[in-house]
Amino acid sequence: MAQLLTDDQITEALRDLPGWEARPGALFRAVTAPSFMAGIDLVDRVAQAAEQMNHHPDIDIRWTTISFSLTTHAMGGVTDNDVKLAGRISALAEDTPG
Ligand SMILES: C[C@H](O)[C@H](O)[C@H]1CNC2=NC(N)=NC(=O)C2=N1
Repeated sequence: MAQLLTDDQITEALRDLPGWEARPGALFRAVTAPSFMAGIDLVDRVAQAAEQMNHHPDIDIRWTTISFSLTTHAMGGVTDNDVKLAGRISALAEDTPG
């Protein structure tokens, strides 16, 4: 089981995760999609990646704003699994169709 990251480790990880921010016990990013359906497509692709990783985001969908909150529920905070998932989400967000 991945161990909880310290605040310094989280700060360091965020250097490579533009758009992401530390929230209490979580990593957070809001993505603006070009359309509602493009946002839903992003959610679908993130869901597939989460299943592959067996690590799942909390997702909030508000029209074209898709917000992702990442925490390791089993550990009650941020672990390396959240950092890895954040990187996958950022890569998928870059591919969001126009
Ligand atoms: C049994 C299953 O492997 C666990 O419940 C996984 C599923 N996805 C998960 N996702 C997240 N974000 N945190 C977890 O602790 C977690 N645990």
